[in-house]
Amino acid sequence: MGPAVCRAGLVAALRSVKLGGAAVGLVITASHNPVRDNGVKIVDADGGMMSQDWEPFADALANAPNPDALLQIVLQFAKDEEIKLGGCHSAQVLLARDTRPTGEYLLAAAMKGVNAVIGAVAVDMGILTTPQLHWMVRSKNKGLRDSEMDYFSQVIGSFRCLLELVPKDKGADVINNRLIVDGANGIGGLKLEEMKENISGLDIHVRNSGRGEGILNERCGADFVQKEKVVPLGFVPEDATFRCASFDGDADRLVYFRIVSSSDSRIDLVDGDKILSLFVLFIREQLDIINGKDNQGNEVLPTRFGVIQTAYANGASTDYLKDLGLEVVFTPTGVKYLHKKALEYDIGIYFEANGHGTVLFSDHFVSQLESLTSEFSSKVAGSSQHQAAMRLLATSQLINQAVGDAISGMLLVEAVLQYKGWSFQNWCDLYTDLPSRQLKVKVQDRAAIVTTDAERRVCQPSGLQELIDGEIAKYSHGRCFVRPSGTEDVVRVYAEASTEEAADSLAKQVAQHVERILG
Ligand SMILES: CC(=O)N[C@H]1[C@@H](OP(=O)(O)O)O[C@H](CO)[C@@H](O)[C@@H]1O
Ligand SMILES: [Mg+2]
Repeated sequence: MGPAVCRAGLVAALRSVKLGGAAVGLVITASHNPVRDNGVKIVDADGGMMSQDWEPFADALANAPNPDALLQIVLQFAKDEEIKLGGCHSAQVLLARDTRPTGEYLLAAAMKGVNAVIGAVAVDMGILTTPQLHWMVRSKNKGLRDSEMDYFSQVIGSFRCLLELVPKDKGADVINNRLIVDGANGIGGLKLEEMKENISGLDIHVRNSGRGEGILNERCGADFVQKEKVVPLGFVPEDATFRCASFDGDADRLVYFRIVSSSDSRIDLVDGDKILSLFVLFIREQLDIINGKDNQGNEVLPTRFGVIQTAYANGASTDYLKDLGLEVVFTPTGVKYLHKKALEYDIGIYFEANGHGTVLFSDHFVSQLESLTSEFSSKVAGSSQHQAAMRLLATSQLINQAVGDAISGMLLVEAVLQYKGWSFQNWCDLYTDLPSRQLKVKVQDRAAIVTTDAERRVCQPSGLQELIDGEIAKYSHGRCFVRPSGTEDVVRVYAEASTEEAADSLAKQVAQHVERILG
């Protein structure tokens, strides 16, 4: 992996040169995957994932057969992109890694790649969560305070502000402030242990904190909890009935769960779909208060509100959101697609079922909100409209605007539950998920499957979609799709139906079609 990561460092440095020296980020992590793996993520100057326009160049560089070929690819690309080499432009790449044992060596390899570009400076930011590095790159390029301490104070301070804006009549229930967090034996657990003493209003207990003997992502963490739907390692019978959150290995995924009873391993899962629904309810309520929904007056804060899901969103969640009168937009799987679509709105909320997701507020909307809050403060200080505007502002400060962030997402969940005076059960009762099943099928060439309509239908190989439709027609509330994985050499099958048995059978039948046609 060393050479591949070194080349990624080269890409990141050239990206910074192309952007006139704006900071670019690079994280050494393999997210929710086993500890023996590792990987690299490039963070663009806006704090999001690297522009998709540069992916072909990155692919070509990663696959260059030898140094001469690599040099030719770089020189040709620099010419095409009008990137002036030779140090006439500065460049800076902020690097970070998670807790994997291979991280230190790979970060050094990445630095070599960065330093191969004359004028480029590599800055080692240390061991961070992936969202922290995204946040730092975005903050630095926006001229905001961008240190890790600034991250902590912004997140903790805005959470505290939201708690202070909880209406006094909301009686939080007894267990409300105890929260048990599965840190996946990763960086998220370590950072939360650092932060928790300063987080008022919550009694946080971290399991799999990363300080003990546990193995990263091993039968724990958000991906394990969301896919297997059983209690992660590290939890004890006394944790039953309490509200639990689970991070993945680089803390950019968040799900919640509750251990049903101390005597078995079943959990009640609250996945990304339900986190999205909670945030939608809260934000829409604040907008309704600000706009005086009851007095039919002109809206003081007209807002283009976008809700973005993928095909993996449970059908029940999409129906719930549509019943709220919201337009739900679908994109292919992958944060880069959802994030890009969410940027089209004043407020764009996106979550994948597996817990990747965040809430984006456009700069224009935040500036309007700041002016309105100041106007409310002078004219109707303390009014419900003023409080709602302050809640939205604090939310835009708390939720990571660069990428999904398990820590900031968890704190927004906690603030909203306290605002609504809801227990975990109230949240679970928002809607009932349709039973679902995910399978993986190993085939000769997963790329033979070409999908359309945000991966919900197959257009190649011909005949396969008709077979899938034929199986779906056998089940009530049946839905099923197949797609090639972007991170594993498999075809993924997703099925849902009105019963567990039906969902299992639908998934199995369709997987057999895939295996027979492509096996
Ligand atoms: C079903 C599933 O969980 N797919 C994940 C997985 O992508 P695949 O292309 O399905 O391998 O990894 C991606 C990166 O973490 C994440 O965005 C996506 O949601
Ligand atoms: Mg991750």
